[in-house]
Amino acid sequence: MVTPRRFTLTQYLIEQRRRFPGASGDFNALLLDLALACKAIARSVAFGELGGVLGNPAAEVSTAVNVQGEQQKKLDVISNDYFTQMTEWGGQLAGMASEEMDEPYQIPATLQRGKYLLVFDPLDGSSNIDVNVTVGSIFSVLRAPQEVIDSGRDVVEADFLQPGCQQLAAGYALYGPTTMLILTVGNGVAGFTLDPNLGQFMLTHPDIRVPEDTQEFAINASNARFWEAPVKRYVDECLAGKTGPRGKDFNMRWIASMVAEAHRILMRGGIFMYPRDTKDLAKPGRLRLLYEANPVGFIMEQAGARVSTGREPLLNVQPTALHQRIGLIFGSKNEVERIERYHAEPAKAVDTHHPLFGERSLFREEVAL
Ligand SMILES: O=P(O)(O)OC[C@H]1O[C@](O)(COP(=O)(O)O)[C@@H](O)[C@@H]1O
Ligand SMILES: [Mg+2]
Ligand SMILES: [Mg+2]
Repeated sequence: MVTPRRFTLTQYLIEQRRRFPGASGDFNALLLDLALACKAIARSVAFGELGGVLGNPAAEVSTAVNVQGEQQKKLDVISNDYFTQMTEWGGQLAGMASEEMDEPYQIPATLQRGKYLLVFDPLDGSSNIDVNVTVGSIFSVLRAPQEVIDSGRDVVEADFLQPGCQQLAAGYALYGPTTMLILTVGNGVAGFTLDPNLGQFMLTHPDIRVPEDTQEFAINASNARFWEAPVKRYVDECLAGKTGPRGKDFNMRWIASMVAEAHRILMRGGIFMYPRDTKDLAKPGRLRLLYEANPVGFIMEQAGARVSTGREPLLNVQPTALHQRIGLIFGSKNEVERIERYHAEPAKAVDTHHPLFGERSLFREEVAL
C-alpha cells in the first residue's frame, strides 16, 4: 500500500510560488520565518517559558500595559519577541507593527531592509491563557510603499494604513489540542497541522471552504444592551428559534479568542459578531482592524465566507490609525448578508413585548430605538 503524499508547508509554498515565475523567494522565506515564530510560541504556550509561566497567575502578568490600555501577559510579550526576532533578520521586511508595540518596529539599520510590511497580534485571546483555553497568533503581510522600499527609510504609521484588500498574505496559528497554521496567499486557504515528531507543519486541510448556511452564532451577549438595532434584531431572531421568524433553532458559542472562533467557523461554518456598539463611544468596536480583523477577513473571504462591518465590506475600509478598532461580522455568507440587509433597512422599532426585550427579559431593552 502506498502512503498518501503529505506536503509540508515549505513544499506547499514552493507549489504556490510556481504561479509567479519571477518571484525572488523572499515572500516564502518570510512565511517560513513566521511559521517558525508560531512553532516557538506553541512551545511556550504549551510548556510555559522555563516552566514558570503557566499555572502561576502571578507569573503570567507582566508589569507593562500595552497601547490599548490592557495589562500585558508575559506570554504576550514573549510571543511578540518571537515574531520580531524570527522575522527581522531575513532581509524581507521594511518594518513591522504589532498589538503589543505602540509604534512601528524598525528593522535595525545593521540588517537589510526589504519590501514587505508585517502586522500581527502575537497572542490573541490571551485572557484565556491562565485557564488553559485555546489561543492563537494572527498575522498579515502587506507590500511596503515603493518609496519606502527605494529609500530604505524608517517606517511610519501611515505606511501601514492600507485597506485589507491589499493584503498579500494572512494567517493565524492556533495553539489548541493540536497546533495548526492556517494560511492564505490569495489563492484559497490551506490548513497545516504541526507534526511534533517532525517539527513540521504538514498540509492537512488543502482547500478550506466555509459553508454558506449555518445555525450557529457567536457573540458576547453581555454587551447586548449596547448593541445597535440590526444586531439586536438578528440575535433576537436566532434566539427565537423554530417558533420565530427564522423557523429554525440556532446554537451559540463564545470562546473569547477570536482566532479560535474563526477556526471553528472555517471548519464547520457559523457566524461571528463583535459589532460596533455604544459601550465606549471612543471605541467603535472591540477588535483591531489591521492585525485582527483584516487578516481573519482575508482568510474568510478566500474560503468563501463573507466579512463586513455591517455597513460595508470590511476589506474595503481605509484604516486611519495603526491600533484602530472596528465592528466585525464574519462567517457563513448567507447569514452575514442577512445582517448587512438589516443594517441597510430603515431602523425598526424594537418589539419590547418580545421575551428578549421585555421587563423580565434576557436582554432588557431600555432605550427606544
Ligand atoms: O472579553 P470579550 O469582550 O469577550 O473579548 C474577547 C475578544 O477579545 C480578544 O481576545 C482580543 O484579543 P487579545 O487577546 O489579542 O487582546 C478577541 O480575540 C476576542 O474576540
Ligand atoms: Mg487579539
Ligand atoms: Mg493579543
